[in-house]
Amino acid sequence: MVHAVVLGAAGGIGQPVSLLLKTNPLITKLSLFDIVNTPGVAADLSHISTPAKVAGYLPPDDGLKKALEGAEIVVIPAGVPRKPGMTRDDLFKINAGIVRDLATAIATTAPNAFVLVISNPVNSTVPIVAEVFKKHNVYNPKRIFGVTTLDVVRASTFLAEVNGDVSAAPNVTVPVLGGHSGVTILPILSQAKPSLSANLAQTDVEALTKRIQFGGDEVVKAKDGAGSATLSMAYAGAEFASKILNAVKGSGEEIVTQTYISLEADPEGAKKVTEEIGTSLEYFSVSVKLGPNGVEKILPIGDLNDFEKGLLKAAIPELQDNIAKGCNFITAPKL
Ligand SMILES: NC(=O)c1ccc[n+]([C@@H]2O[C@H](COP(=O)([O-])OP(=O)(O)OC[C@H]3O[C@@H](n4cnc5c(N)ncnc54)[C@H](O)[C@@H]3O)[C@@H](O)[C@H]2O)c1
Ligand SMILES: O=C(O)C[C@H](O)C(=O)O
Repeated sequence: MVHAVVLGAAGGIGQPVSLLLKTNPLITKLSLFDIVNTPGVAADLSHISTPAKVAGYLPPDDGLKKALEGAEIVVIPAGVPRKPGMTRDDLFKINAGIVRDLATAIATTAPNAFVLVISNPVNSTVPIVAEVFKKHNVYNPKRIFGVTTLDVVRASTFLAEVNGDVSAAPNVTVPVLGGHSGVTILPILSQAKPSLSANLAQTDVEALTKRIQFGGDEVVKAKDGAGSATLSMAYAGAEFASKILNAVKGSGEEIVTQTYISLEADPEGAKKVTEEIGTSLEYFSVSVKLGPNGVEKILPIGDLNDFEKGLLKAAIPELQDNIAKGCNFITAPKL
């Protein structure tokens, strides 16, 4: 019996991610909230013959609170997407306030829910959610996640393409660490499984790294003003939600993935990661072992080659700025 909620459920990501959650047999109740169109989306999905009972909510009559009552997992794709020429950080001015208000509603109505933040800029919106939860004294860093699964999905696909066998993509894994914007995205290709072919030239590794880091731009450009990745993001978001739900269920298998979290989620594991980064960062996308309470263990970064050490160094200043901007949005006194 799991109650899942999607906030921003009528949007480009919201609709397909709601569809995929509706097909997850572990979800028995699916509540959809948006500022528009959720009754229609909910009616449509409700005809699908899977267990989840679907309901749509709009802002009037306390719709947000009603959607969130009893929620165990909340997925947030609410907010504006990029247009060509914009950075994810350019979305901060609009999306920061949206995410703050939604986080406030979760903190007051469903404080124990797992919160999966998709809205950009993820490097800043996750700190916003965490600071709101701290303000309401309900903060649990093991249960707040920035969804960076799309970077992981892209890394598998693009590497399989480079290897000349796209059909192998489901069995190709590359840990992607750091953050979720351009140079903060750190694909660790030296840890790919199966390992990179020895025939792959360093220039090819660098081109592949760049393609993973800027995969979002590829879609923004192709959509030509009509938004950013929605369908691949919905797939990635549903995959991540399913990992959380399987970990909660305690399927017995070890569930390891990468996600952007507060390193406070596991102080012991964080010590090692901080040593490896060489600087103290409050938030970082790390490999985690998931368990019934969310983050069970933060895993070490592991060996990096010189090229990857350079990428890590280049990511730190932007990550620090993005994290500070998110935290300050909630904690800095307004004039
Ligand atoms: N984490 C990732 O990897 C990743 C990938 C793709 C997109 N994104 C981000 O996801 C966000 C959504 O993208 P999209 O393409 O679905 O955009 P969209 O414009 O198609 O949909 C956004 C939805 O949010 C709704 N919304 C706006 N304010 C709201 C509020 N206060 N409460 C509830 N709903 C509200 C809108 O009505 C709309 O339906 C963007 O910020 C985008 O950058 C993140
Ligand atoms: O690129 C974007 O703005 C959307 C998303 O973050 C992505 O990686 O596709």
